Amino acid sequence: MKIHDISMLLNSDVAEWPGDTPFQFQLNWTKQQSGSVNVGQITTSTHIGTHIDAPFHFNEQGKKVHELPLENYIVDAIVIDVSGQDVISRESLKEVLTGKAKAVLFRTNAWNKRVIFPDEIPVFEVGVVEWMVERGIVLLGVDLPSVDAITSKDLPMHHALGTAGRYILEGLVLDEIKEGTYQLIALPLKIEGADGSPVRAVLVEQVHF
Ligand SMILES: N[C@@H](CC(=O)c1ccccc1NC=O)C(=O)O
Ligand SMILES: [Zn+2]
Ligand SMILES: [Zn+2]
Repeated sequence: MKIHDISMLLNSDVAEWPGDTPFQFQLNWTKQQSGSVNVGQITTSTHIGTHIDAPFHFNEQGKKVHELPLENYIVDAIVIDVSGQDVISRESLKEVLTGKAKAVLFRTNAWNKRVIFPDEIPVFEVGVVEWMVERGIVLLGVDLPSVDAITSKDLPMHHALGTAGRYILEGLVLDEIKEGTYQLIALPLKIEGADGSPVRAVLVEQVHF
């Protein structure tokens, strides 16, 4: 079994959404001070690094993190390379065979300097959500800080996905990942009432005998 770690490294260099709470980890008690143990503390936005959005992020009535069905986060996944495309449309995906994949991860390769928040990222046409629904795909993952344009306030992709009962995974690291099928595991923390959660995302490469 080969495990690909597709999670961003969390430290104080990771780029937060402009104006949002940065990630910070520090030791509050050191072993020397306490005579016994090191004890850390983290401060962070819920939308930091590799993370999921709960529907409550963009919809008052939407599910919160502790209510999310975990079946969506341990799934067969397909990685599709869309690097070089500024717009990812339903039309551009019509020939792709997704088989039994329940998650689709788009490798745009458009956010490589992860310590700098991007001004502009590739965008998805909302028709991609219909494409997912037709194929029974429940989760959309991206190697970008958002599934909508950075400057978007109305968040058409977030809402189209939410309305269709689909789930969102952002901030993946797919630099080294080849197109193909894998098992995705990306479980949110059980944070009561939350709008999002960092995840440790991995792709398990299926070994065939
Ligand atoms: N919707 C974005 C996050 C987002 O919009 C955001 C995150 C933190 C602080 C402010 C944000 N949006 C403000 O308009 C996301 O894709 O998760
Ligand atoms: Zn988010
Ligand atoms: Zn989002």
